[in-house]
Amino acid sequence: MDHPIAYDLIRKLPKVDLHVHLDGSVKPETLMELAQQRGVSLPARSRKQLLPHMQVEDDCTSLKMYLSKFDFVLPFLQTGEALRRVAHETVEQAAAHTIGYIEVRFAPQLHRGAGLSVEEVIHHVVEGLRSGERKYGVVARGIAICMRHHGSKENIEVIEAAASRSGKGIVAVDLAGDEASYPPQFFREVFAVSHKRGLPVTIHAGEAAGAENVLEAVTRLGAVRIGHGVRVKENPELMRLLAKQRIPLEMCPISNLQTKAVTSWEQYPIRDYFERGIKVTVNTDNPTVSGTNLTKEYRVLADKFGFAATELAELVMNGVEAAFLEESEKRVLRRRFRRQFRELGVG
Ligand SMILES: O=c1[nH]cnc2c1ncn2[C@@H]1O[C@H](CO)[C@@H](O)[C@H]1O
Ligand SMILES: [Zn+2]
Repeated sequence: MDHPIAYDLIRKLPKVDLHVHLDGSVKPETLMELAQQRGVSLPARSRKQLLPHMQVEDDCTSLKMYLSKFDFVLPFLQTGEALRRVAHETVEQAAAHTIGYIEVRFAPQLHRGAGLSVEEVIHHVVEGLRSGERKYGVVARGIAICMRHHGSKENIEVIEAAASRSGKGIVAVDLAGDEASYPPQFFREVFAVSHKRGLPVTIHAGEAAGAENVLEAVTRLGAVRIGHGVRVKENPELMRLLAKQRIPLEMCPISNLQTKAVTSWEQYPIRDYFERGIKVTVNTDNPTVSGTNLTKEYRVLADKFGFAATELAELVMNGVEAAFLEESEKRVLRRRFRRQFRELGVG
């Protein structure tokens, strides 16, 4: 293995985060303020005491257990003001790790508890992303999520609303939630609508269930990217298909270990995928819930999988190519990143 790469170099390396959930990125300090504004008392008075409520512990045994953490923060993300703030702060946190481009995903139907419409939720999140973009110089876009436990009607409503904001802050739609209980074939009708409306699709698959879900997502739901895809390794033919069709995987190493998509780093297939030519990208999933940031994720790849600095830069560029951006916007990003790599002596 090369000599270890300095943490500081990884932090300074320009990066992209294509898979980060809005409600998994709430700062504990912000939650305390949002609770205070609403006159609700929280079970903790300090950041340190609050974190265990918002973050998974080492004892997390499944995706289902991981997802239960979202119940704690969602009641506080029901107003336009709160949504704008957490969207803005998600961009702020990205900037702290030299992320030049971010796609923030959120499920509009989970933010309607105080009467906001799907369109209003989308509007406020996009406004928050835009203000973060202006302040921190991070290009930021939104992805609207359909939830697996919601009905077709609610999910189609999300897709229609996202489609009418396409190119105006929203770039794609996703499917998230409890994968083991709701396989992708339940959602053919829903994603036919995004196909009809010309909206790109990424699907969480191969995280809490097998490779067949990834195959279904790609061949029947029209997914052009896959969230996680950890269990693609079960099917060599599928690995070849993804490499050949250049379908990027949005991998989130620390989250993937926590949700038990794999039980140890030895089983984590990222090196193997990379060697096979699959377009692997590296992302955070949920900075707060997973206690992570993108520097930490890339450091895992250097430390546990021997990725050299030039290989990390290649993973970053996979992310740029996989971005749901116009070709002209990608070109700008590509040039800027290459220049920054050179200035850092990488590549
Ligand atoms: O890794 C994941 N797999 C599946 N669903 C997830 C993951 N992380 C978050 N969410 C789900 O997406 C919702 C909207 O952001 C969250 O509330 C959570 O339920
Ligand atoms: Zn996710």
